[in-house]
Amino acid sequence: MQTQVGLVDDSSTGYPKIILTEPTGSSAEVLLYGGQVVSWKNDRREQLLFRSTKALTKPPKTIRGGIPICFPQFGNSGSLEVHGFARNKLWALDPCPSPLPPSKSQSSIDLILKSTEDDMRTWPHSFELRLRVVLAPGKLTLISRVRNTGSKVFSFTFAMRNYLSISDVSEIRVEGLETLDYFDNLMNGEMFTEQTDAITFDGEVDRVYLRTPTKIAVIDHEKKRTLVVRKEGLPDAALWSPWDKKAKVIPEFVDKDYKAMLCVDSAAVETPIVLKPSEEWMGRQELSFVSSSYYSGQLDPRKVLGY
Ligand SMILES: O=P(O)(O)OC[C@H]1O[C@@H](O)[C@H](O)[C@@H](O)[C@@H]1O
Repeated sequence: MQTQVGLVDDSSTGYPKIILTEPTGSSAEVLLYGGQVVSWKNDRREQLLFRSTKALTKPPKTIRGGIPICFPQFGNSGSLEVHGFARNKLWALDPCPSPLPPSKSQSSIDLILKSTEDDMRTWPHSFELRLRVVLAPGKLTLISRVRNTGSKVFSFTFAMRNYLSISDVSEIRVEGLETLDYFDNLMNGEMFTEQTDAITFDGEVDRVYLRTPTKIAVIDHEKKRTLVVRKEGLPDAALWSPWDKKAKVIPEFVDKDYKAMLCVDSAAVETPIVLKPSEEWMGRQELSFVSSSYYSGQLDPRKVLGY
């Protein structure tokens, strides 16, 4: 199979999307609406990202699933709409991703979102937000950059919200966040310290873990795979599971959808990023998975995380 990049219309939104395919057969779909990766499949055609089964959402609202980009605000931490406006905008292909060299790989694309007069009414700052998506065997890399193109300093918070596709949230273990401090959004943002060795789920979770290690493992025994999030320039990590009660009031979640997803986000929330005029910030994450058999012991997170 040849590596290919295609521009087609997404049937549920009508907005163009780019399909990246890789010679091994893995693929990714990136919607220009929201600059959002909406699908990532491995070479066995297994979907690694959750996407709501009820395609209720139409622009100007983000799709429930994939990897929305939260900018210039994560969550409810400021006066803007929840998770900022970038995920609800039409992005464009970026012909000039400088200073990153133009991508040589066909399994890669560059997108850009520039501030408009409309955005300036709610957030009065001039910016360019860029996203490079790179597909490789067993790996999906997202590099995001924000440039201050105005004449005043600005600050922002940011996240790549990863809706991971999992077997059942109550069977999942998240490793790499133990002993860390976190803000709990279900307790009015109060700070706690993680006491458990591995995080497991038996109810709604909405937290931001602070200053985490660069690698986090999401261990799914039933699917026999471990998803690893590696990040740079994004010191925090958010965990979100709406569980059944909250999922009932979110129209895009149907039936037991909430069980099949867990958000493990690469984020910069605790300390907002400050950019002077002409400065650029870069944050990067790499998602990869290790297929494994429980009995072979390959799910041992210490092996995956390289402790
Ligand atoms: O429905 P949204 O806007 O995608 O957000 C989902 C949830 O994301 C969490 O991070 C927020 O703390 C919640 O307040 C919010 O409900």
